[in-house]
Amino acid sequence: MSGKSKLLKVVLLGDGGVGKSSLMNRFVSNKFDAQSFHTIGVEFLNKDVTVDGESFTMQIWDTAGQERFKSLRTPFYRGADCCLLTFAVDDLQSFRNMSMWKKEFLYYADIQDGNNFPFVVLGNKIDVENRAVPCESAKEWCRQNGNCPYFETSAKDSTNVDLAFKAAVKRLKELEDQMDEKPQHGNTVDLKKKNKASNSGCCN
Ligand SMILES: Nc1nc2c(ncn2[C@@H]2O[C@H](COP(=O)(O)OP(=O)(O)OP(=O)(O)O)[C@@H](O)[C@H]2O)c(=O)[nH]1
Repeated sequence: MSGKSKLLKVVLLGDGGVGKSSLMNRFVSNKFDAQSFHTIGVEFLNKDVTVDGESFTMQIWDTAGQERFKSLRTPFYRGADCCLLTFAVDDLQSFRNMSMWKKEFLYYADIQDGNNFPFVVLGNKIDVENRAVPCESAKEWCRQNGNCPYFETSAKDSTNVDLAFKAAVKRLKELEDQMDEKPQHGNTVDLKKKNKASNSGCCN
């Protein structure tokens, strides 16, 4: 890829053990480790992608989800272009903590308008049998949180991983376009467009 690609900082957030490192490694290196260790602090990897004919380098920041590492991860939220909020579909508490993750991110990234920031939600470990979070509950959370796209993923068997990461870039572009079209003195975004964006990543 040429040196003309745009660098995007993408932050992966969610409870410890939901599969953030596994998703990043699946996306960047197409690998999965069943014995993945907890992350300490923050790690990042780059991946070049093409979305709608445009080149981007996604710099993916994988943060430690365990509470004891909070002070190590929060300094890295600033300057993020998009955020992947992750829970595991077999872990109800990880889903309930999503609002806390969003709030923590917005506070430390110093972002005022959370509904116009490109969040994408990932319900990971869709390959497991003991599902605890219904798809509809996740979709409802997304509707109430700026209509962000929702993907059900499996880092283990690759389901929707590529799609979900690239959706973050698409979401960023959509929100940027909406901001460009915003009238100087008037309402905010075009609601028809906003709703269209929200339907791009749902499970069936
Ligand atoms: N079945 C299944 N297991 C997964 C999946 N993704 C991750 N795991 C497993 O879940 C465990 C935790 O995965 P990690 O990727 O380390 O989780 P994390 O969110 O990065 O955890 P922290 O670093 O503590 O924040 C590991 O044993 C992984 O192998 C998945 O899609 N399906």
